[in-house]
Amino acid sequence: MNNVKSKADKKKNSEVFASCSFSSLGLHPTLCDQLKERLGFEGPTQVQAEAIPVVLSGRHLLVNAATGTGKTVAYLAPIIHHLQNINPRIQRSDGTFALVLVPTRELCMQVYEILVKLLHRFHWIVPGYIMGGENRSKEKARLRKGVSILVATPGRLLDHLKNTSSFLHTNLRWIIFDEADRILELGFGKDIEQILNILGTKQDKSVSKENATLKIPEVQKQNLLLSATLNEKVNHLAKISLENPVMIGLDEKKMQQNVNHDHAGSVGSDVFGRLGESAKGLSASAEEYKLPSQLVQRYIKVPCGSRLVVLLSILKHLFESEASQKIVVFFSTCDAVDFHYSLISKFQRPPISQSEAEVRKMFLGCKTLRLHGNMNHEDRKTTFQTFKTEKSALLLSTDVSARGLDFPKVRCIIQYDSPGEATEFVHRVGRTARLGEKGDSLIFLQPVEIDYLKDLENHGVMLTEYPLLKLLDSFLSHGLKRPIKKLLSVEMHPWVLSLQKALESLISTESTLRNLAKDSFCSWVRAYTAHRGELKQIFMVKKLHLGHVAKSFALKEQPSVVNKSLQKQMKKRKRDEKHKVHSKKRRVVKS
Ligand SMILES: Nc1ncnc2c1ncn2[C@@H]1O[C@H](COP(=O)(O)OP(=O)(O)OP(=O)(O)O)[C@@H](O)[C@H]1O
Repeated sequence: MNNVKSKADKKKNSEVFASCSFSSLGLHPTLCDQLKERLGFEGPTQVQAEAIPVVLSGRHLLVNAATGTGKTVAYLAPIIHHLQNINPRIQRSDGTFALVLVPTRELCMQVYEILVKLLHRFHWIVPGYIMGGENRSKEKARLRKGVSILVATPGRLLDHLKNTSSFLHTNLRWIIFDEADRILELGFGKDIEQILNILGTKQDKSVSKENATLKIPEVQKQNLLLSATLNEKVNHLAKISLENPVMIGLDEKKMQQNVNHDHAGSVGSDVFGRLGESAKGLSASAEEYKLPSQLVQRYIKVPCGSRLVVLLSILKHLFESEASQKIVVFFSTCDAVDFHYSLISKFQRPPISQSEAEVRKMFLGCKTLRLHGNMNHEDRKTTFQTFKTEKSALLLSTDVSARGLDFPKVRCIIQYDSPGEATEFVHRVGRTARLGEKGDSLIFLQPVEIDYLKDLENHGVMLTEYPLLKLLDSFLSHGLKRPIKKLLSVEMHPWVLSLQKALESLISTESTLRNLAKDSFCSWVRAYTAHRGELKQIFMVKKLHLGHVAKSFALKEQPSVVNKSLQKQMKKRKRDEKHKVHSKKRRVVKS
């Protein structure tokens, strides 16, 4: 048995880790010590072993590697190596040398924290961060003093580039786009173009030559772009920011075909075009999405009206079978996170006997946290740090947690609301099974949504079914009578019926919760209508039974107020869309 285990461990290690050392890749010995002492890294991961020499060589780089494979250190370590090597030593007054662009505030903080650890013995290299929600004047003061490696979210960076005259970036050599595709999906495309223009990295290389304060005038600028998923949006960013890049993790054969095609074509071939074609091909193929091989992926088929009961039952089962563990549940809206958070924090197990009624217990006895974009900045920070350090906790979140966040030891990811795009599926499940660790993922699908599995299959993602009825049966020993007949449906299961009743009774007596349930119902339906492209054929709003949707928010029925406000929103949406079409037409006529 032990033998089998050690074989599996070895396999896991060879899939994730490289057989070389950090020093053999050319990193400075002090930096190698820091990697070991501060971060506990004995040797590089595969992606680090491939990427570090490329960054050290000065080439532009595009990395497509699975979630949780160590991409952050793959770019931070070689940049620190370069900076500590500059003689005379760089100073704060030299301004910013490297810029790391990330899509979310949480990722910004996470990268900054790793940076601080790695720079412990390089005190003359100053780390810093700027991001939405932080105090602008404090950030201005930090930029004025000088930050050597700056981690930033795009909007706030652009703000400082335009308005903070003391922000010195004439020595800028590196721009790193971490989670490049997400930066673009969040609508930062225009910001990024402006940022590249201001920094002079978009085609114009004369800016750096002109400046007399340059610390490293002879070296070229170097840009790096990384993500576990590439899509066509990244093509454009890659075209405008990368010059003859080395590619890691892209389909070799496809690349070769493109290279050959280019060579046959003309002298001075267009490397950007080649890159674009390659990424374009990949975005349609199964190889695009790299998932950790040890991740156990399942789906659970649940009728709409029983969704809430099943979610709570699964969570109860998971926490009871392993008290100390971390689970993340993804929802489609901030309202849904708030509602489920409040419900879970209030809901007590319905007493089964007289004696039990005296000792009331919380239904889920775990620490519950929430994270979404409408929370205030400080609360977001606290949740992020707490979930990182807790040994056992449940995090309810929107997609704000889906990208890049490295919460240690997350055992299971539950996608209660479908992510839509397969890309987001990959990133959500990527919060578990990191760096060869075990992990489970479970996605909720209604019977009418089951075709989503085909969409995932097209991207190489295969799921098996979770035995739901077996789970529900396991709760029957909690005092409920065994059914005499074989159960026909989930909805009629005694456990489901009794729990639904208890939930509805709680909601009917708690007006705050009821209001949250109504808001959450409305925004959930709105989010459902917002699925794009082909997914609209799978997540069809007209196939939804709104009464059943109401049940999934523990509302006994679909109250008229809900109807009215939803109808209002739908009407407004239609009006807005009409307005858009009209103004587009007008613009076309004018031009
Ligand atoms: N060489 C290493 N040895 C041991 N642990 C490592 C090593 N490199 C990274 N790690 C750890 O692996 C985990 C994942 O790293 P990281 O967050 O950089 O992954 P990623 O590839 O950027 O993931 P994502 O795509 O989700 O952003 C982190 O906990 C990190 O500390």
